[in-house]
Amino acid sequence: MTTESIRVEDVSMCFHMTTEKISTMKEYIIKKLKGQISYKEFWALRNVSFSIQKGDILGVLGLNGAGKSTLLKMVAGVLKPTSGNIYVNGSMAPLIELGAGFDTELTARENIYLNGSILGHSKKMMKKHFDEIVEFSELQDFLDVPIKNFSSGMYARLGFSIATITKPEILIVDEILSVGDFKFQQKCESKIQDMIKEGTTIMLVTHSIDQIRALCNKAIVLEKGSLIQSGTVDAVSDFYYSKYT
Ligand SMILES: Nc1ncnc2c1ncn2[C@@H]1O[C@H](COP(=O)(O)OP(=O)(O)OP(=O)(O)O)[C@@H](O)[C@H]1O
Repeated sequence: MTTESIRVEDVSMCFHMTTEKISTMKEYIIKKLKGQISYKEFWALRNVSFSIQKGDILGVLGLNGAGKSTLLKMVAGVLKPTSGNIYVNGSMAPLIELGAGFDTELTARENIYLNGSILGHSKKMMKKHFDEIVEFSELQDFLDVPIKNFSSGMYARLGFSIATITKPEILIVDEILSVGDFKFQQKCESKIQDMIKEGTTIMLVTHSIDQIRALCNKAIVLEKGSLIQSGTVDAVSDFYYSKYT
């Protein structure tokens, strides 16, 4: 019997964007107080519905701005849908905006504990996994460097290494496989393959159809916020390839 891991039911997301250019915070506050800011609605997602069974690896395809990251953030609980419902059944590790909680003035060592606590882990737990995080990220020589001096790849390595210390039932992965150098990408991919073998359900956003074909069994396509195709990875990636190339 299959069990549902994630159900997205008629979900829409509306952002309110300012219609004029505001250059400074001061200008924003003055205009806001005077009621001079006008907003325009922008629907990043409209009436999206699908579900994923336990152990499914779902690839999310779509051109820039199609709504992929918005969808992942809603499933991860970072954004609340304007309408519709999302049901998640199982523990989840979101690999989105890696290192979003980092404090750039602090060292890598300090950020490991900081990020761990943001992810809900105790200091004891972080101590236990500290060496594993350092080893996987390969940042041994940079542990006591403030991370403002890190490259974006180093950021992502640290973020990925911290976020994957637990064995989640559901993994949400946004584009992270495209950051870092080729060797690190392969390490991340192999860690994800291990999780797949253990039955983890995965939702994955990447612009690489090859990666989607290699990792996923199912896929969906978003176009301008609407879900226009869903099904097996072969059928959906063929559709995507012929529509957009
Ligand atoms: N906080 C926000 N406020 C206003 N608009 C937003 C916000 N976040 C996203 N958007 C808009 O919603 C749309 C979808 O964005 P999203 O980042 O989900 O697209 P995407 O498919 O992940 O794109 P990409 O492939 O470029 O990463 C875009 O037009 C974007 O400008």
